[in-house]
Amino acid sequence: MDDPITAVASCRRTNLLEKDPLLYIFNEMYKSHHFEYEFETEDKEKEEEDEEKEKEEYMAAESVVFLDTPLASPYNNRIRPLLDAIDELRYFKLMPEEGIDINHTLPIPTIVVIGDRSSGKSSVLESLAGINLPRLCTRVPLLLRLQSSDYSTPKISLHYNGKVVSANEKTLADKIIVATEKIAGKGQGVCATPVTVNLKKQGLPYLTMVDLPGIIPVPEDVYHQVSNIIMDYISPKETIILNVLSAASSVHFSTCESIRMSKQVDNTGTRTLAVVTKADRSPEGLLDKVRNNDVEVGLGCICVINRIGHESYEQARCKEALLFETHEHLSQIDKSIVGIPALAKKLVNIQETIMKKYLPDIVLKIEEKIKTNLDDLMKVPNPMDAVIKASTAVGSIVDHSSTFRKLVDEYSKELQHHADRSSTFRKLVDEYSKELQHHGDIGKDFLVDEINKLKDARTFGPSNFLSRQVFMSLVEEKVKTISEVPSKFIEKYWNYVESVCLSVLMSDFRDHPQILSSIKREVQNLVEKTKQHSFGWVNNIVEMEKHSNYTTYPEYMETLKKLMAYQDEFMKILTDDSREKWNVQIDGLGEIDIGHLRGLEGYVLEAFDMKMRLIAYWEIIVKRLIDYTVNHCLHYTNQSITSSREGWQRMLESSVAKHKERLETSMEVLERSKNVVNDLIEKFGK
Ligand SMILES: Nc1nc2c(ncn2[C@@H]2O[C@H](COP(=O)(O)OP(=O)(O)OP(=O)(O)O)[C@@H](O)[C@H]2O)c(=O)[nH]1
Repeated sequence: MDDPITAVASCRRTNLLEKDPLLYIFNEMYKSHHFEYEFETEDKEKEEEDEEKEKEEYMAAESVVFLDTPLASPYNNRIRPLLDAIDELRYFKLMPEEGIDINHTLPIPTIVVIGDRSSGKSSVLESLAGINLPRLCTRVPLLLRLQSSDYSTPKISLHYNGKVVSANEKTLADKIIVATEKIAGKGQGVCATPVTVNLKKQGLPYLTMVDLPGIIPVPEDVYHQVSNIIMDYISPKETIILNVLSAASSVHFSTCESIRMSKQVDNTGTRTLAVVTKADRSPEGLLDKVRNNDVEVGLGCICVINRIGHESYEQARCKEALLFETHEHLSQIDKSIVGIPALAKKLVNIQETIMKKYLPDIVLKIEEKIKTNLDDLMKVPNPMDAVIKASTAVGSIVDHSSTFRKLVDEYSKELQHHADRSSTFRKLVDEYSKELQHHGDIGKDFLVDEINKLKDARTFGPSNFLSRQVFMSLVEEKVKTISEVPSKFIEKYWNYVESVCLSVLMSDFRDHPQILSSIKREVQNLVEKTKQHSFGWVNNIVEMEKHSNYTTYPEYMETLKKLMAYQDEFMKILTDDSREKWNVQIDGLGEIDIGHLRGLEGYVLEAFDMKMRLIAYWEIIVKRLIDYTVNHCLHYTNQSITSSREGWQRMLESSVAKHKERLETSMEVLERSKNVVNDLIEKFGK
């Protein structure tokens, strides 16, 4: 009869293996005298030959890894539906966007393998993942990231020191050795820099398994380095700790260093599982150790026999099954705690328990989100009401201003008494008016500019014509000094209108940030457009004032007459040699020092006349600028309210509609997600 491998192969053919594999193998082995464990044979030569042949077949095989890995089957039955559901939730675009982050809400555990040096850690991982790992001692953390993908051929890559190296099943072990040497050197030194191996293949479980350097008591620095690495990896709460203990070791399980370490981070042992390896090497006494729970870790312990030498994974599993079934000592151990498949099942159960613990929390979060969405929906204001409110608020600026306009007519003194000084608009206009008037002050050297200009002009031509020119140039100079003032008022005014609109609209849509941002944008665009138009307009007005000197305002002549009435008094004081101080008091201009004009009498009379005309005319300019600018602003405010009202309404309606649609879709998604999670709870909660 064939050896166990051939037996398995032949059962596969006949489908008997599926029915009762152990019994079948057992019978076949019994018949063929291959019963003794370790497959001892008298014909050593034949054994060596067979081994060599197996090795060749093994190396020639297309795919020596990723057979149906022990973890894959229980994983696919239990965890895969959970992950599929999570994918579905991701597809619904639930999570971060909805304020529920599935990656944080549902952690996917990592399996970390720790234990003494050569206890069989890499072998356990190898057995679980069905992947060749180097048989040399592990000196850097090895992170195996298993991932399911659509590709039937595995994709393997190594990542370390910022490098990515691709590999295949046959070269992987060698490439891990090269990577380890590059990181930790060629000696026996260890290093915390990890090598990550990404493995993608159809049907693989989504899992990260970490192989860590083994613990050795000496040298002390290596012991400390390894301890630190182990503590770093086993501390996170989502980690499942596989504490690997060799049955062949003389050390008592409970005094093992790795047990002490895992107890430090997982006192109750809720995430620690002991794996006793090399059961084949020390079968005697193992039952007692396991039964007495020498290990005392919360999740108990599983005894395994790993692949050794050039055995294939299938061979190793058959051998393991056979020994635990038939060996006089090993067969005494409870079947639920022996073998790699039992370990895989247990790990999947642990993972499932951890993941399931979070499911009710997800449902709760989803329900909360549905409730806030519903509240939001109820609270979305009517766009029409909002627009009316905003228009009315802006309109009230216009209403306030009509009183002001009357007051402007009665001029600034009256303004002080009648204006409603609390209104922001009134304050703006008041400031504007004051600034313009301030530029009308007579300044320090009374009449000096006028005299200089007249002197210059005399040199060139007939006096009549030139005095008009001088007046025009004085007007232009004066207007230049205020050319920025109207633009500043315009800027402030439209900013004020913008803030009024926004504050009204914002208060209505405060709880709806998505709508708020589009409202803000729309209002800002509209105001900016109007503002630019206003700037153009007001600059034209300033230009016009610079180059014209015409007015029909009767106030001009009245003011001029009043001022000219001081001319005689002014001359009398100026020509009075007996004085020590030469000051003249003029109504509206205050007390003016004119001592500096003595000796310039030839130009003074004409300069006085020019100055008084300029002062009278400046009042008209100020009045006109205020009237123009304020009227312009009011007119444009009215116009923009009327013309933009419909636009605003449309904009708001579409924003509100979009917002409502978003909320409704999100609720639908949330309801569906909740059902998915509830289904899972119902299915797996049992
Ligand atoms: N007979 C037998 N040998 C085993 C078993 N498990 C592991 N071995 C052997 O023990 C030796 C060490 O195994 P590894 O898996 O490399 O041990 P490790 O704990 O990863 O070693 P370090 O990384 O050096 O700490 C290898 O020769 C394995 O073939 C087992 O269950 N039975």
